[in-house]
Amino acid sequence: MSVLGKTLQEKVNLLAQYPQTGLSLKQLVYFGKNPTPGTLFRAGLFLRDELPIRLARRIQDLQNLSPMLRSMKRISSVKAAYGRSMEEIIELKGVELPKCLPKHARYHNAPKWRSSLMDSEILHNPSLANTHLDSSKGRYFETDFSDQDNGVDCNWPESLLKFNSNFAYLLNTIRTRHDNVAVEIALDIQEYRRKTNQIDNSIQIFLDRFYMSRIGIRMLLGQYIALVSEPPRENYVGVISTRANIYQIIEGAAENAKYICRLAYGLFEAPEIQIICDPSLEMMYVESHLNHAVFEILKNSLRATVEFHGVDSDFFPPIKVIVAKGQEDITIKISDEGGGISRRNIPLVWSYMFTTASPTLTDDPHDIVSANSTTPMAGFGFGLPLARLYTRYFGGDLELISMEGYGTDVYIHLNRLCESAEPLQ
Ligand SMILES: Nc1ncnc2c1ncn2[C@@H]1O[C@H](COP(=O)(O)OP(=O)(O)OP(=O)(O)O)[C@@H](O)[C@H]1O
Repeated sequence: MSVLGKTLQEKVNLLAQYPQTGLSLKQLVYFGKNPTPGTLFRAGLFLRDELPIRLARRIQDLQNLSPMLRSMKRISSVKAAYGRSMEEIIELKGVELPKCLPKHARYHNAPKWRSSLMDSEILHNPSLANTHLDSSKGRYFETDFSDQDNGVDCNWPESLLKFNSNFAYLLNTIRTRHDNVAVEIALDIQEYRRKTNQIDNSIQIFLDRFYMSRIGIRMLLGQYIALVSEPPRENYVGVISTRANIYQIIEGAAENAKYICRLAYGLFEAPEIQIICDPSLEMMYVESHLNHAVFEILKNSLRATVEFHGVDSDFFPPIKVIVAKGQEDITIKISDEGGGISRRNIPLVWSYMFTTASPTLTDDPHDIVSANSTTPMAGFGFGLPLARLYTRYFGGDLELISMEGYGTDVYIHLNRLCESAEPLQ
């Protein structure tokens, strides 16, 4: 029996058939630059249409897991939480845009699934919805939202302002509800592996898709909540920094990674991390995403360096971080002399759950930090695959090249053009 109940399950089946609309960093920034209440309202309408589709797809993914996995306790509760959030968003009523706006700015191309939900025939037989599917991607997120209200002297009605704040409140509740989802899924997958001694490729694919989608959902929630509820900050559009300083982000991540390394090995000094980067280099980015990726990789490099040369060593070769700015990419190369990885293990480093961390370095899973922050989980073998998702989310990538017996080079590519849409599946 589904944990969702029949009606909600029917809604999931219907919504999961609709295409998701991926946004680019550029679109998110452009639209959020000088948001009027009307702009935020239209963004709210977009999210009210888009988020249920994304949640429904993830619910279906959870339901398509093997019988043993999908009936596990935490996975079932994640499914129920996604269902509840989907339903709450669907049920939120919209309001009319005020007449003071020009006609084109009042236009909202409501998704077909809304009318389909009213149509009980389609609800009970979602295959009929195919005739309603939008044929194009990028349905109705117009990048010129912010221009639509230009020069409009509008008295924004109370109902519209209320919609914005109510929706931000609801999204905040949903974000909090889903804080521990990444950890919950990881714990059940870990338990599954303990019981069955296997993690096949379909689970790796599921985790990649699930976590990538989660990064996207949380990005959209965070951006809307910040724009509606938080005071504007200089050089930020919502949670996106328009002038993210690459040197400072690396420096911050390096300090944190060294701190953890000192604690883990009881060292007075962690290996040195040299940063070769133009201190004025800036780009548009979400700082926490980059911080997460750099921290994870530095943590690995520090561990490899200390373990390869021995905790009691008098000298650790420094880890070098070199940053280059190209036409399309900013690339960060992190090189260590920590003994590298065997060729046999190279493909495994991208697998969730692959770790050579000794149990003493592995935190008790129940102590894992809240997934609300982007601080990674320790000793789960999630570090590299998750860091790669964060870099790919905005069109970048992560590569690793190793020389066994010497060391490892990791390349983080950040896309300066910021035009790639979220890679959603
Ligand atoms: N720079 C490196 N040098 C040597 N081995 C590495 C390096 N980076 C990663 N590895 C190997 O890849 C494995 C997986 O790394 P990953 O970051 O995904 O997980 P982890 O560090 O073991 O655990 P977690 O990141 O979840 O705390 C590591 O356990 C280690 O064996």
